[in-house]
Amino acid sequence: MVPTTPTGPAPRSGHRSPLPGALPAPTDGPAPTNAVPTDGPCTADDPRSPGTGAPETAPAHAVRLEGVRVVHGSGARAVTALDDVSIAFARGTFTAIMGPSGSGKSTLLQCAAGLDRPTAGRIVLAGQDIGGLDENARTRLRRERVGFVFQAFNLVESLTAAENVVLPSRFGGRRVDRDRVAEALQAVGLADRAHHRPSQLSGGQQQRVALARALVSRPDVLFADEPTGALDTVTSAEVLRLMRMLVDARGGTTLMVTHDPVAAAGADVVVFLKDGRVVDRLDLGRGPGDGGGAPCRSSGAPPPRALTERVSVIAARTTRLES
Ligand SMILES: Nc1ncnc2c1ncn2[C@@H]1O[C@H](COP(=O)(O)OP(=O)(O)OP(=O)(O)O)[C@@H](O)[C@H]1O
Repeated sequence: MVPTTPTGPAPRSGHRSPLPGALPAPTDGPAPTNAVPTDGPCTADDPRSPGTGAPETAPAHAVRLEGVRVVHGSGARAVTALDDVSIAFARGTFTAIMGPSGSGKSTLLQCAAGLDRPTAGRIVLAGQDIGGLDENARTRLRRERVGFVFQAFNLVESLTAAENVVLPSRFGGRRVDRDRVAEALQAVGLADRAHHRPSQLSGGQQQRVALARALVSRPDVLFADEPTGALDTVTSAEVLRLMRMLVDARGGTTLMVTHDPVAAAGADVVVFLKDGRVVDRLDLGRGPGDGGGAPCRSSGAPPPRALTERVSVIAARTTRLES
């Protein structure tokens, strides 16, 4: 499920730091701290998870789903894509969502982002219960608080990179801040490609334009659905490193659907879905600004720190789910 037009966020008040221009060297990911090994996935029933009682005025979680159910179609053709999913995503963390094909990953992302309405349940995004919002209010919330990156870059071929970056702002009827567009392109390493059209850019460069477009308005939450699915290994690593760095620099929150254990290894948390349910969760380390409860893990071992170790742990969980 990939939108064909970007739904970009609006400029926010200037309380966030600007997008950084310098690109640090790749690392093995965040160092875990305060890991408290426990068993089983975090759900709303889990006292460590905020299914109950988090104050809406200062939410510890950027996104929260409570008892979310999504059924596509009806009668004999009904498909349950999400089956009573309760999960929260702490502010300032990077979560990878994994699971077999058809397990409900994209549906979860679309609902969490307010692009789809669930059949039942409650979704709180950036402190707002989006179930109570009409379509205009939901669109405004998405434009102001949310950024999107998809496998398909969804760039407009006839526009330059800079014009693509400002497009969501134009859709929202907002004044375009050229300095911020230049800053966003610089942050993704494309300052010298601002006037190139998508056909003049490589796949990785096009996805970096899409990333600049998603982040130019400094959203609270970045939703990414297979953002590296169309890229080669080296280019994927670069895009993931940028995503991680740009979101971390602003204390933002990222939810990323991926099939790739290497891509997931850069996350703070990996959530595993199967048959529309959250069946496992792996805490790899805490992200900045995680004000939620203690991390929960589904094994008693300390979180793996080295990238290769993280990849093999994630790959093993994925294989187990698919068997
Ligand atoms: N519009 C729709 N109408 C009917 N069924 C749908 C629709 N969208 C999704 N589904 C079904 O819902 C289930 C979950 O789909 P979803 O796209 O969320 O899975 P996914 O885990 O993202 O899969 P993949 O990894 O293959 O992209 C699947 O069985 C899918 O066939």
